Amino acid sequence: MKENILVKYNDIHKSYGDLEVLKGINLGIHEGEKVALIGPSGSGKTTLARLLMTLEEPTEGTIEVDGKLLWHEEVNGKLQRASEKHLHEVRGNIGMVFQHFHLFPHMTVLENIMEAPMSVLGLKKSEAKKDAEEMLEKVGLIDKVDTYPAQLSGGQKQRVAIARALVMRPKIMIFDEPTSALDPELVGEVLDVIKEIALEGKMGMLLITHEMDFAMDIADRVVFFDEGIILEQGPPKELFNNPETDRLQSFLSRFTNGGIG
Ligand SMILES: Nc1ncnc2c1ncn2[C@@H]1O[C@H](COP(=O)(O)OP(=O)(O)OP(=O)(O)O)[C@@H](O)[C@H]1O
Repeated sequence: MKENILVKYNDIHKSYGDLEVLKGINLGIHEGEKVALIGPSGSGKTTLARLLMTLEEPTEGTIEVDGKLLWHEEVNGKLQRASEKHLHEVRGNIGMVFQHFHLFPHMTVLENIMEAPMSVLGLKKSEAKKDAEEMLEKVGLIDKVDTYPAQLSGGQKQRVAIARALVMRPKIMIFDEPTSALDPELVGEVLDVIKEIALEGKMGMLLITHEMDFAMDIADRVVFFDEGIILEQGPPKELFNNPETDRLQSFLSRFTNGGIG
C-alpha cells in the first residue's frame, strides 16, 4: 500500500454566490495513486479539479500538495491566503488536461510543448526541444512536430495537450473529461495514451470521466460524487462486486440514462 499522501482536500467548501457547490470534501490521493471521480453533470467535479489547479479558490478548508498548503501560508502562526509566488511554486507539482485541449493555435505542436518548460522552468531551447520530442514519442505524434493545432484531429490535439502537461513532470495529473469533446472514433487513441501513462505508475492521477469501463480498468480507487459530497469510495472491484451496492447501482443507472457530465 502506498504511504505518502500527495494531495489532501481538508473539509473543502466552495460556493458561487448562494450556490454551495462543494459541501465539505475530505479526500486524499496517495503518491502514484489513480483516482477516478464519477458523478453527474453539475455535481462539482470540475470545481474540485480547478481548486487543485489554482483556477478557483476555496471558500473554506485547505488543500495540501506534497505536504505543503496550496492556497494558504502560515505567517506568525496564522493561516493567510498564499502569495502568488507560493501558489505558483506548489502548483508546479500539478498538470491538467482539459476537455477542450487549450493549445496555442499560433504555435506548432513542438512549440506548444516547449513553451512552459522554457518560460516557467527556464530550460534552454535545446533542452526543451529534447524533452518535447521525448513526450511526442510517448503520445505517438513525433511526426507532427511542425504541424499547427488546426491541422490536427481532436484526438491528436488531446494527445499534444497530454504531452504538454507531462513535459512539466508533474507529481499528479488531472484529466477533466479528456475525451468528452471527441468524436467517438477518436476516444480510444486518447484513452490508450492515458492508460499507458497510468501503467508507468509513478504519477498520481485524478481522472474525471464518464468512460466507466476505462475508469474501472485503470483506477486504484473510484470516488462517487454527487451534489458536492462524496457518496462512496473504494477500489473498483470492492464497489462493484458488493451485494450491498443497490444505492450505487441506482446512482450508476443515472449515467447510463444520459445524466452524465
Ligand atoms: N464560475 C462559476 N460561477 C458560478 N457557478 C459556477 C461556476 N463554475 C461552476 N458553477 C456551477 O457549479 C456547479 C458545479 O459545476 P462543475 O462544473 O464543477 O460540475 P461538474 O460536475 O464538473 O459538471 P460537468 O460534468 O457538467 O462539467 C454547477 O451548478 C455550475 O453551474
